Amino acid sequence: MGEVDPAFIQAIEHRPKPTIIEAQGIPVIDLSSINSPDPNDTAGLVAEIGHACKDWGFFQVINHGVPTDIRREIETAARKFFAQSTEEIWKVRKNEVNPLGYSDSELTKNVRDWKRVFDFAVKEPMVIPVSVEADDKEVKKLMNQWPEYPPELREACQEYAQELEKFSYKLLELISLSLGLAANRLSGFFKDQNSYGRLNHYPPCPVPQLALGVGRHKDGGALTVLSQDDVGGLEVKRKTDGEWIRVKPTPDAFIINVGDIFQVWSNEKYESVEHRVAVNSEKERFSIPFFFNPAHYTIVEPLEELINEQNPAKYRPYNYGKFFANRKRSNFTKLDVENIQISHFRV
Ligand SMILES: O=C(O)CCC(=O)C(=O)O
Ligand SMILES: [Fe+2]
Repeated sequence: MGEVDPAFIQAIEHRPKPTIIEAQGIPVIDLSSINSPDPNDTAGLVAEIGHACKDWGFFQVINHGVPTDIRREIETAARKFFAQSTEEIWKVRKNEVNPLGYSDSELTKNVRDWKRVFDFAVKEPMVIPVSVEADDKEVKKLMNQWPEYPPELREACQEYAQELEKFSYKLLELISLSLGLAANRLSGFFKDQNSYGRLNHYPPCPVPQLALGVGRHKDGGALTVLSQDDVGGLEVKRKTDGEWIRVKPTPDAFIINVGDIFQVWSNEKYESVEHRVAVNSEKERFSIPFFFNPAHYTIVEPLEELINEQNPAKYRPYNYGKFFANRKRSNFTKLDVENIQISHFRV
């Protein structure tokens, strides 16, 4: 492994296993009846989603209605973008002020990820707090950094973001219903949403048994809608026994997971489940997560409808923007402490 930077090497207990478990994976849910006028269809769908969120925190969806060509366009543009020289790509590099754009040096839990990413905000400007300090109210307005090449990337990302935003609202309704809430109970939190899309490129890795494309983590937002190619590598921690389960690529499916915010809103009825990405020595892999996140000023706390005397709130309220800013800082700079987790707000 001579030339591999030790910053990429995972502690022994976090390294990927040589044997991959793929059997009985996360639930696959057919969304064809999503707009059905028959209430029985919707009720069945809602129940399926509720079970998947509770048992796995993850599910795949097929027949979701997001147009295939919009997905093909962003995938093709992403490949062209990452195929450029580093010098060219670095023109849109992220920095300590702007976390939008390209990075090849992100850390997850203080270990470097074997990946290259390009992040773009769904709504511009993206407003986030300047500092992580609770009493500092100053915010900054972030704009996307679009590369010159490929010229079609910008429009491909914007069109994809529009479709995925619509689709995420639909999922939000179904998940709200599955919690016994009104369909539109949570949509208000997303009025000034901080959602963003990410193009991921995982180059072939000479030490796939020692490093990870993304280290184990939980997504900090509300929902993630992921498109992956046919290579595979995403692993989800099974709730029943803590085993890492590989998510088998299903053509044109999306992989959905509930993030930390749903864990708090639902007072742990749903959990944000740990996942990671294994890399391999032969094939590069591409994936595109869409992070559906509320406005920066959102105070996240267990929903009053879901708590009572027998089931009191398990979390103290926290400010989402501060949480996000804190995460971004730890992705950028190696810290001496654990990065921020919702467990820090656990009662
Ligand atoms: O690439 C993947 O399959 C997942 C990436 C991921 O978990 C993330 O970016 O949060
Ligand atoms: Fe993730």
